[in-house]
Amino acid sequence: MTKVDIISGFLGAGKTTFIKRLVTDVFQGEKIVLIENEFGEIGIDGGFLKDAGIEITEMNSGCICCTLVGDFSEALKKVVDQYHPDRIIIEPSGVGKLSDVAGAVRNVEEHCGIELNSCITVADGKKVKIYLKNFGEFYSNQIEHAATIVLSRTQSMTDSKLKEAVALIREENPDAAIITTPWDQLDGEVIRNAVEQTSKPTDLLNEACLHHDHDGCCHHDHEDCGCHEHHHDHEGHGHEHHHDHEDCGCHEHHHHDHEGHHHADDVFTSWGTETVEKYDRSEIEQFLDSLADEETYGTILRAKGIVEGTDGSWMEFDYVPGEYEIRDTKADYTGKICVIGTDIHTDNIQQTLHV
Ligand SMILES: Nc1nc2c(ncn2[C@@H]2O[C@H](COP(=O)(O)OP(=O)(O)OP(=O)(O)O)[C@@H](O)[C@H]2O)c(=O)[nH]1
Repeated sequence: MTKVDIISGFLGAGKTTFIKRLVTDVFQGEKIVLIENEFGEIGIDGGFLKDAGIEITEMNSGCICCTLVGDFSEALKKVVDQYHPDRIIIEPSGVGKLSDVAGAVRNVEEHCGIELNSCITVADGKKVKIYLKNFGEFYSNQIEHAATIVLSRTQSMTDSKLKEAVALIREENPDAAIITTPWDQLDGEVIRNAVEQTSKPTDLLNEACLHHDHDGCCHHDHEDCGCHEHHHDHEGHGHEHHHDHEDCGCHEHHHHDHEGHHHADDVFTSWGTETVEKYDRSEIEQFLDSLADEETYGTILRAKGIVEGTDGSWMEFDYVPGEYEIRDTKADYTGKICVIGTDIHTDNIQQTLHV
């Protein structure tokens, strides 16, 4: 039986970083396939994992929620038949709903010879508050439906900020195991226990990851959406927001512009390009420094890329609001840049980058 682990998390949360850790220190020796569903067309994350012998299947189908069910069961089945892996790690798009992904996996478990093993959400500890406030519709879903929540960047948070972030998460999800210790202080076994929930009683994982009828792969209806259990789970928890069918994300499948409910494609824009343009490191620094300028670029939530330097070396960069890093890397087959945000001014980005 192939185990399936879902590693969700908002844009730039640290999903890929955490997956690298899992592959290196927790699931070492296993045959692993990673299925990525990037929001936006350009896959940039592959290098390290490919080098580690991980098979990567990309599903660059844009928004996860509508295209997911059919494509996804196909992709899973193909992966199982082709590779017979011990484990499939699914990294949904940062704006995907975890309940949709978990539901889709549950629906094809028997059919595909797989078993949903864990539902994990990686969250940037520093941004829990702001993202809950600004993108709650997408963000809460990932928090609510996780059995394990892995906080990133806790090493650079004060105790009071960390407590605040944990309290906010607890309001959304009273049961999940929350990893607050910086990952580099944890050995693989501790991470495995938290991820696999072996220290937790009862079938928490099943509750969090949702049960579904196993009567088919591809149809998506209310029974499939995952809201059912959730509806019951949260009764009596005193949640302010009522969770009903209109909240679960399945509605969009039927009525795209239902009031108050947004399709990820309507809220977030992804711009990407392949380019042979060469850059000075300082130019990339300036660009990343300037991305916080909302007037010029809109609200940029994530940028990443791999580009050639003017000196022939290659650079990889990552931006999330408030921080960025530029790393030396090996040459890729061409340069690639991707920027994601809300109301983004792609013309200004293109002008700055000469593409
Ligand atoms: N300081 C610090 N940086 C982190 C941590 N986790 C991730 N990062 C950095 O955050 C950036 C984004 O990390 P990724 O692992 O690519 O995040 P992701 O969730 O896969 O991002 P998407 O590509 O948007 O899906 C990278 O520059 C990471 O090095 C952390 O715990 N501490």
